[in-house]
Amino acid sequence: MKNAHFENYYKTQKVVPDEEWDAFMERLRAPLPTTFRLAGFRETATVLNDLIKTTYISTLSNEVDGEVVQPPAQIPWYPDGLAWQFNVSKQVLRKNPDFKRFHSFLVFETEIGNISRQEAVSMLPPLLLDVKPHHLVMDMCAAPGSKTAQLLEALHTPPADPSPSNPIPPGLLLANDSDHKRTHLLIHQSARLPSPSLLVTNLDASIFPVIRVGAEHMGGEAGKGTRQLLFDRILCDVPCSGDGTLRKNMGIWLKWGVGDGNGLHSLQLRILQRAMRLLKPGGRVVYSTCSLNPVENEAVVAAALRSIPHFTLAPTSSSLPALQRRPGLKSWTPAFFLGGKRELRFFPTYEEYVAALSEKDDKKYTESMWPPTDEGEEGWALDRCMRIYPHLQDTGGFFIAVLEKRAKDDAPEAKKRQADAPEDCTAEPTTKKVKLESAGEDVTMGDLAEVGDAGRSASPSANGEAKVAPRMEADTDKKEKPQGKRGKGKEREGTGGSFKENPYTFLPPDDPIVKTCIEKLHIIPSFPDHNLFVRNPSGEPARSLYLTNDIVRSVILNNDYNRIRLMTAGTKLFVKQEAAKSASKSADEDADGREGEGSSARFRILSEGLPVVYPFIKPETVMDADLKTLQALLETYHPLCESFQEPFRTAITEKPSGCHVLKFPEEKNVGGNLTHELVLPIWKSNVSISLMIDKKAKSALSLRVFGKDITTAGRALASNQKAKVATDSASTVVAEEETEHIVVAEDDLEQSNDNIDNA
Ligand SMILES: C[S@@+](CC[C@H](N)C(=O)[O-])C[C@H]1O[C@@H](n2cnc3c(N)ncnc32)[C@H](O)[C@@H]1O
Repeated sequence: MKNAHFENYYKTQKVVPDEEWDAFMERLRAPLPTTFRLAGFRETATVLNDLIKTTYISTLSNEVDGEVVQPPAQIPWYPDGLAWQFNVSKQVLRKNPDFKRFHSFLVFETEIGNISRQEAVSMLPPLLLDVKPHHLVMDMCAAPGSKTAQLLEALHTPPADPSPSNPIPPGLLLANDSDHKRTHLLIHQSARLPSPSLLVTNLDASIFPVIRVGAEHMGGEAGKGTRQLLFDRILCDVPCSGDGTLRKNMGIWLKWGVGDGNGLHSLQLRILQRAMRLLKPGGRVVYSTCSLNPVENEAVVAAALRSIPHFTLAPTSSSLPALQRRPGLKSWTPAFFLGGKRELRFFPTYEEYVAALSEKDDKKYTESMWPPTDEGEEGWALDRCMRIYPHLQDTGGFFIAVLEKRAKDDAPEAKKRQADAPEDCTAEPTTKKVKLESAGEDVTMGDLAEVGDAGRSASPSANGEAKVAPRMEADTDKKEKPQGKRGKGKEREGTGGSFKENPYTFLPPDDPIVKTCIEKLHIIPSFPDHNLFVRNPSGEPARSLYLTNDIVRSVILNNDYNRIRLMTAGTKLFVKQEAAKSASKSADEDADGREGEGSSARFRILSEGLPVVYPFIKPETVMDADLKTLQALLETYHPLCESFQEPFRTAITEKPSGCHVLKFPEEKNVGGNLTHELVLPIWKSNVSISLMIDKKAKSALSLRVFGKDITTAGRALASNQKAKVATDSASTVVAEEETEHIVVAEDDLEQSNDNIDNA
């Protein structure tokens, strides 16, 4: 864990005071503690957090086999104590039954998305973005999506806690990443919180195209054409050299070179500049990296502020008071290897760098990498940025800047600059690189132009709403070629992989399938059925129905989904339940195939979508159930209706076959403890019912409520293990392996979470 260039470079930059250098380096060499946060809808997060405190932490001791162990602790700066840190060795997890139990709880809940293992510092940018349910939000470099998940949670959390989560917030979150494969990770990750407000695109953020929405979504009048979608909040968690993650990604010690950060500066700046142009007046951009390098951090922020008017750096010193941080650097010295020499050369000024270039050297670096030479505007002071160092609070290294765009009539000092630079926020970026110097800035902001359809090829109707009946398809007749490199077989610049997604087709509310769903699933009239869509070229509700909110619908209807490389939108809500036999298979791992009944195809509520649709289900049709019923549903795949106790037995027997929703109140009984109200979907066939949640969710629920895995799969696993122990004379070795299984499961998780944490 040594790298002479790294030490030389950062010592010269004076990232930390000399007297802290040794502590800084020492901590960089220490392993990173495990950190996680409670994810998903606020209600579930709070319940699980209480469970961690009352059921688990209270049982964990401070000493295991003579080893002092620090029990998990809440991260002091994370709101509502919903994030935790712990530093326990694998030996302790193996040896101590209480830690083992806590560990398997974490593993199960992580698998089903209620817990997100995420680096502590990576949780910061979404907090500083301060997202509200009505905000139009963009996550420019979003994959694999740990911050996207936090932004979604914020979008669904009403400002006045403890009001219930908003299942269909009016705002929007557009999560984008240029890496095609990684957008799939992003989709998987964000599906854990079903959101009708989500869009995922696969575009190069530095040339992110103009997206249009109905004028009413941008402060105009409904029916008055479309306007450019501008955002209230934008997260730029840009690609970076990642040397702040040294504690986790030890390979960086070997590979670190100054070229990594230098080479990324220009892309980082172009991404931030594009974000600034896509922001509404009064809006906020958070720029973040997991790098310690000022060339990737302060230099990018300074150059962006100089190139685009109306922005200031928001002071961050008073936010999250329990967070230990340092101010941004005001001076630094870029360094390079010139002429292939292995000696790192520092250049205090751009001019000195240019003078040192030989004829053979490319002048590939821009002046924007050096600290600004003038004072700049008030409000550009780089010490308003935030630097996090490992030795301050036992975390990774991180950098954050919060840029705010002045509200329209709040920018007297920027008036002259504004006059100098006529603005057109509707301008499409070109695929050419945007010039980095302020004089070269070509796109600025201004009034939101109201644009009728005449000049817009991507608007299906005069009022911004599709007029297609009976099925409304988003603008497929007016496909534009994707921007960037054009031509047959060529992929879009900056995006990997081809784009072969299915179209988005809205269903009219009088569609027979929609009408049947609404009726059979007992949904009230205020449900926004006009926002249901399917994803196939014919527009048939063949398998799944998805739900958006109004603004996401407007994006889909007013833009060619191919041009904006729209990978997914909204959330899947209803799925077709084919014949009972295959249906039960899809819901669980049914092997007995007992049911040939109820064969007609119908739709059911997807369990993941239930939080969204539940507020729209007629309350009188929701069935009351108790812990005994839950126990039976977890223990058996298809318990017979007659096997239940009264009054549930009669109630379920009288119900027609199909999808029903059960409500379980708080209860302590039959060896279980349900600490919060729970709603779950079931499918009733003629004589039996099945719980329509997947195997992992069943096991996690079982562990949470009954303290052990009572599901069929869980019992099978336990009995296999028992048999193994019985036949193995070296039973201690087996026990070790069993624990290994959990540890291995966590290693897998760590692997996928490492992908998820950062790049
Ligand atoms: C630091 S990671 C983002 C991590 C993510 N925000 C999270 O919290 O999970 C940077 C991401 O930027 C993406 N990326 C790289 N160049 C890009 C570009 N030009 N436009 C958009 N995304 C880009 C990478 O694919 C990578 O997923």
